[in-house]
Amino acid sequence: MAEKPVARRGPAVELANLTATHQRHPAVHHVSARFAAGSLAAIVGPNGAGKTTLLRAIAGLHRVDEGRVTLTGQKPRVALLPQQSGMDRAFPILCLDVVLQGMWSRLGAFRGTSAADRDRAQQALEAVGLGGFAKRPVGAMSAGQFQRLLFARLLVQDADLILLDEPFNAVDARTAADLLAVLRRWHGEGRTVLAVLHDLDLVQREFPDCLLLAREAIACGPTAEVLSAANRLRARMMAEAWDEIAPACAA
Ligand SMILES: Nc1ncnc2c1ncn2[C@@H]1O[C@H](COP(=O)(O)OP(=O)(O)OP(=O)(O)O)[C@@H](O)[C@H]1O
Repeated sequence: MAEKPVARRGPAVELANLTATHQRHPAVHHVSARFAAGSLAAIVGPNGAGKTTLLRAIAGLHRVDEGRVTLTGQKPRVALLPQQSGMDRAFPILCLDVVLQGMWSRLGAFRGTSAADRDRAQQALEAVGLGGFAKRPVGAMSAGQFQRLLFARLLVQDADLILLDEPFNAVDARTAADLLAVLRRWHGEGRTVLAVLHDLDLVQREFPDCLLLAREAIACGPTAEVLSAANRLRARMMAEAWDEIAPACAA
């Protein structure tokens, strides 16, 4: 994969023989793959293929049982957009405060926010088409608006590696196009962007690189090669044949 000649670079992501389990059953099994610095890459595969588990392992949020994840560069900042279905939107918090949360890891949780921080958060809201939403409680947003809000929070996180779990789920075509433009912008800035996706047409159109997963890595590299008919068939057959309750390293 060619690395992009831009000033700012996200890290390369290297997965070496990575195994991650849930209750001792492998969800990701001996996966080795590499994403170049500044990649815009999709992670695809059937339901239950281990995509979310892998993304969380890369983010350092899921324990790695075997093998390792290596991010190149000096302490790259990492941000994860989780799946919407895993989120509680009943929490009483205003949109601007959700965006400001994205700055906590850099500013420290106990430092008050400055006018400049709030301006930046407001600019991020405007960048995702939510300029008038600063004082709205998150419980009063549609699913698509909420996804835009989470993108605004990612914008202020200013991460080098951005991990997105099904970022266009439950959003309409207009919102998906707007959020895709944000991804393209991150890619143009040289950040590394990895997104779990199910829409293979979108992946083939917009994502130069791809990892096809079926618990194990079927293929990783240029999208057109990875998503060949033969690889897709292999992924489907592996997913169907997988023993859900196999112990780690039995397969
Ligand atoms: N919290 C959990 N406890 C036990 N098993 C889990 C848990 N989360 C996921 N799994 C199992 O791990 C495997 C991989 O799940 P994962 O969510 O990573 O797959 P996925 O590829 O993201 O699936 P989908 O496309 O359906 O979102 C599945 O067999 C799933 O049942």
